[in-house]
Amino acid sequence: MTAQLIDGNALSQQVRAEVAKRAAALTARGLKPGLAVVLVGDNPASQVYVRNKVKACQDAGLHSVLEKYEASMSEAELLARIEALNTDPAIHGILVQLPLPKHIDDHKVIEAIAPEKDVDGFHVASAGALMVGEQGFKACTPYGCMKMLESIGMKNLRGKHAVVIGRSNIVGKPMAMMLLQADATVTVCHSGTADLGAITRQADIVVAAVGKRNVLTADMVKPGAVVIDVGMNRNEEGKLCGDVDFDGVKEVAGWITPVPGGVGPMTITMLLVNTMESAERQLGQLG
Ligand SMILES: Nc1nc(=O)c2c([nH]1)NC[C@@H]1CN(c3ccc(C(=O)N[C@@H](CCC(=O)O)C(=O)O)cc3)C=[N+]21
Repeated sequence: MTAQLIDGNALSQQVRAEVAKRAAALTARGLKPGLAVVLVGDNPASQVYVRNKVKACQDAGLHSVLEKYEASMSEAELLARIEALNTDPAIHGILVQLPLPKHIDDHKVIEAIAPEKDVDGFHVASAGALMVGEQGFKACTPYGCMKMLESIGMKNLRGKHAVVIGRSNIVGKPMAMMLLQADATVTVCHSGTADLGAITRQADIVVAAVGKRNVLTADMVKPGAVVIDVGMNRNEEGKLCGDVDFDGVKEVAGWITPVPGGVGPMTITMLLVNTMESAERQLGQLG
């Protein structure tokens, strides 16, 4: 193995310790940061994720509320709950766990969240703010990837070529924007890209965010490149694995993130950071 590991669990611990300090300072000033997590239906994977998020909040000294509803909940009922959370002074962040049951329109629900509480960074106002460099909330997964780059001394990416594989609204597109904001030269590849390997071989940084195993193999990586794996897939044995052929790529790359223990824990960490930030902004407004 030539690549060094970017350890998402270790970095998360560091960042969460900072969040805990800031949360304690805010709490001492009478404002405990609060996150509401809304879960509709009984998707077993969602149950686990949501529990992890609530636990991470508690560990960092944030207030958290878990609202669980039956899969049969109507869209109107859900919208009414969001409206109530929008005006609840104890809540600074609202996360509606996706996917939602089919009879509920995801987009409509996300747009109902007050942008100043959109700690997932999914609202069009958050996406727009990122695009034009205004204050908003950054989507947690790409934000966590940026933190991982920063942790290995790659904060300013001037002169670097970053290649993002995937163009989803929640990872690929905001990832490209954040890399651009850090001064990287950015290429976005996707299912319509002709010769993916020819492009990724030019990259100093590759972010794989497709949701398919072995999208990136050793022959597609420039020696010494940084490889960030956003994928969350299961192999034949049901084991969690990413989009990157880890065993092959680790022999070529300079740095690599594992799955599990990479981007996943950082996603939750940045949710805490955003919730903190939201509470701090509110205090700033109160003076
Ligand atoms: N509104 C919304 N916001 C989300 O951020 C959101 C969502 N909906 N729906 C589902 C996905 C998925 N997601 C994960 C976060 C952390 C891990 C994570 O920490 N994974 C661990 C391992 C978990 C395991 O072992 O299963 C790891 O990679 O080490 C995984 C998945 C957030 N999501």
